[in-house]
Amino acid sequence: MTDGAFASPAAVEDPDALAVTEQAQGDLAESLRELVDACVRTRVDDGTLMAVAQEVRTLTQRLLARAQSDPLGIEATSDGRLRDHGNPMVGMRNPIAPPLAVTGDADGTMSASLCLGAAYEGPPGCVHGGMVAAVLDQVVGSAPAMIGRPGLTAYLNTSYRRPTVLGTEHVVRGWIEEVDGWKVRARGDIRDPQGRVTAEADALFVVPRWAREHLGTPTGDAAGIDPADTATQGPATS
Ligand SMILES: CCCCC/C=C\C/C=C\C/C=C\C/C=C\CCCC(=O)SCCNC(=O)CCNC(=O)[C@H](O)C(C)(C)COP(=O)(O)OP(=O)(O)OC[C@H]1O[C@@H](n2cnc3c(N)ncnc32)[C@H](O)[C@@H]1OP(=O)(O)O
Repeated sequence: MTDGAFASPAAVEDPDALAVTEQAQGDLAESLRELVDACVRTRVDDGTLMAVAQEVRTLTQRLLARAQSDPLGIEATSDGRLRDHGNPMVGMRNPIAPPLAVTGDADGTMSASLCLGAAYEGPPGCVHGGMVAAVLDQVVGSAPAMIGRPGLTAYLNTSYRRPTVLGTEHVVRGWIEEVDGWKVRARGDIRDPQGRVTAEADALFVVPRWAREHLGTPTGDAAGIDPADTATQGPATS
């Protein structure tokens, strides 16, 4: 199993020290996820709300004492892989990311479990449709990345079949339908605990021209998957 992250071209200077930092960064983000959830659901009195807001602003200033002005982009992590820690779906450092833990099977099918809380509500009790599409974008888009073609989404056609219910464990999957050079058509779905599809997507990912020379010949990456083996196979049945 792999998450399909690319190997870093440069060695990480001190992986052990970086692992400690990553642990602290991840823990901070996790504590903020809890704060966001509490912020949405709390029913404490006005005075407490005002006091907490003041405390949170003080904490924000502590973090901004040393902060970069640019977004994070892609960084090498302690395991020697490139990851986007600011990503709002999978970013370990991003409190608005669930975060999704996407893994790939030997056949190139990507999957993640999904259970979202009150901060992601759209229709009462259900996940917001924009969030559903974003989750599919990420999981389906990781299938092309897995075969060495980390493309940008050219289109993502999402069909909502049933409400995706908050607080319920769903399975998200993505797989490749067709590879055409630097263009990859991929599909995916979200299923509820009964195995019913709540949403599905058909998408095209294109490695932009400016990125092609950096990526070299498009060949399989982490899992050594040959695109010819994954195209039009569909997902593994489980
Ligand atoms: C880029 C990566 C760099 C390295 C990254 C390294 C590590 C990353 C690691 C892991 C990544 C892991 C997972 C990814 C997971 C999730 C994905 C989330 C992705 C996003 O959240 S992403 C944000 C939203 N996304 C955009 O922001 C795209 C804006 N857009 C553009 O940037 C350009 O528009 C682009 C790049 C799409 C193409 O531009 P371009 O200049 O490179 O190439 P061009 O226009 O010539 O198109 C080439 C061929 O694609 C066909 N084509 C293009 N668009 C089409 C369409 N809509 N329908 C049908 N066919 C289409 C053409 O018809 C032509 O086909 P043909 O070659 O056959 O003539």
